[in-house]
Amino acid sequence: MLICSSWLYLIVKQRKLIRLKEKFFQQNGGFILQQQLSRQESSNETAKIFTTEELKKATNNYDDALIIGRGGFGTVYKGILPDNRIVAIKKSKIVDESQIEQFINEVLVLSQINHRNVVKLLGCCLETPVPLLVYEFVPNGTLFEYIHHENKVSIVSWETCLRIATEVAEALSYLHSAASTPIIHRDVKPSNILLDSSYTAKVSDFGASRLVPLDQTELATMVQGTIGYLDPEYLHTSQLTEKSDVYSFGVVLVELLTGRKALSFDKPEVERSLVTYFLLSLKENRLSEVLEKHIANEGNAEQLKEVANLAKKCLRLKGEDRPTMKEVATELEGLRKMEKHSWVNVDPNSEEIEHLLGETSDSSKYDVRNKSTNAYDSVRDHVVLDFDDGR
Ligand SMILES: Nc1ncnc2c1ncn2[C@@H]1O[C@H](COP(=O)(O)OP(=O)(O)OP(=O)(O)O)[C@@H](O)[C@H]1O
Repeated sequence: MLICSSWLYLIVKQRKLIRLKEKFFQQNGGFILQQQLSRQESSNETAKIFTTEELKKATNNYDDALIIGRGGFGTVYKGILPDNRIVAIKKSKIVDESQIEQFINEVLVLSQINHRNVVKLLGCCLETPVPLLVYEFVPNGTLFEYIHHENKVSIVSWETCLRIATEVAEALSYLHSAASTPIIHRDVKPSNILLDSSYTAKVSDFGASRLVPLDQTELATMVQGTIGYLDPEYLHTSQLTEKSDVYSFGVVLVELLTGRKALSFDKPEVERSLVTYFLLSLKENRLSEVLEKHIANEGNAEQLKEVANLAKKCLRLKGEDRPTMKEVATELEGLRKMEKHSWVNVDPNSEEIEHLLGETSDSSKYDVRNKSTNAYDSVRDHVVLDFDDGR
């Protein structure tokens, strides 16, 4: 009897889920997918509805050997389509309503985005209880793996880190203001930033993201995100604005600068929360002590100081005091240009130095005499921090 009733429960639940999925797609997804398909007819875009058979074949019946990632909600497989395109296929591990909503949300959000720094959704399969999502395959892992890789010194330079940060900022700025309906990502963190073969950033994982109606600046939602990256203001008020993404991006910047994780439970109490530790270090003019060593060695001291200052602005407690992602992207772009003039790498006798000195009224900022074999020491000795109290 007990077995019968639990079977009955499962069948009823399964039916309910299928109805929910149908309802969602009738209301939203069907329209969007129709739009995608008509777009496909008029251009070469590849949005498509896949059959279960096609995806089974592509993944060799979901062969464990083809698993490329596991997230909170499912498993991601590498697959090969009949036209030899390599794709990533996201499959949910358990089925419940919130997951279906998350998957469908991801389809709805991603199908409205076309940006070089946002992962492309190629299509989905609607025959299964939880839709399977098919993305472009991004081959170089996640930013998290690079920041926290033992041998990363030889893999990603500070220049690349700064480019990646700028690309992510541009993608978020696009989502907040340029996409037809503003989108808040809600889970910005290094493990959701994929890197392609040339280490170009692709923001991914839109399961938690929210479309914001154009006439609204904030949304009341159930708080969602990742601890360590979560905007404290959003946590207290449940009011979601695009400034929550700015806060999370600030944490990513600090992670890039310091090479430390957002939360480190193996560290002494004072260092456990990266944000708290970083802000305290800035307050005490100890930036050089928290900078990741190879970044301090490679980077231009003035530029590192500016990036740290920008991160601090992103981490301000009040969302309204934080810069917009557009402002962040513009500032990072400017700072990248500055890096080309790094005093660490230039010949002290070159014309470039004179040009640099001419660019600033305070020539001590570019103190070429202090060019050291160990630039880390130079950074430690010569960076005088001037951080605002805007937190
Ligand atoms: N398009 C892709 N190309 C290559 N690898 C990918 C792709 N999408 C996801 N992955 C891999 O799969 C992992 C899990 O993906 P994702 O974060 O989207 O899943 P999730 O279940 O939504 O995770 P989360 O727990 O962060 O919500 C990623 O960290 C990455 O390693």
